[in-house]
Amino acid sequence: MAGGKMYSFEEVRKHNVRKDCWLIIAGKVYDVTAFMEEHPGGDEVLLACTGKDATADFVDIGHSDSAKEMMPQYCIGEVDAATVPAKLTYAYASDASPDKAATSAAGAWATLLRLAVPVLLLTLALAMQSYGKAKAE
Ligand code: HEM
Repeated sequence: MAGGKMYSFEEVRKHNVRKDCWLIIAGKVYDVTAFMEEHPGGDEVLLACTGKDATADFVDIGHSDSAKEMMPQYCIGEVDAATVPAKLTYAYASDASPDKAATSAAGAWATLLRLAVPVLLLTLALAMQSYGKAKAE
């Protein structure tokens, strides 16, 4: 919703009840009050996502394209990023990087091992084969 209204985090978080429920997803503000009863995931999860940046929760579910297409109709504006407390913000990069770096280092070793084991076994088999041949001659 280009040029939509700008809301502060404080304002958005006040709308945290079933009859008045706003969500923050990817910097946009959604008034999902009318959607509460229709949401296939239920109204409880939506309520639990108020008062914070719900981007991670929304993304983690793996919502379908048709779910994403429904979103614009509930969008009422944007949240002023400067007013969202840092620990409640979904930071793609900073959230992922430390763990990711560790896992990819471990992943590299695992790949190496997975490659090394069959190569070693093959070498062993070939060595045994040529040893057997040498013995027979
Ligand atoms: C404007 C916001 C949202 C819309 C339009 C929306 C829409 C939908 C739709 C259409 C589905 C059916 C499955 C699909 O098509 O992906 C769904 C499922 C679901 N949604 Fe949402 N959703 C929204 C926000 C959220 C949030 C913030 C959460 C928080 C965790 C959530 C949790 C779930 C869950 C748990 C399911 C059920 C998944 C399943 O049974 O496999 N949704 N949603």
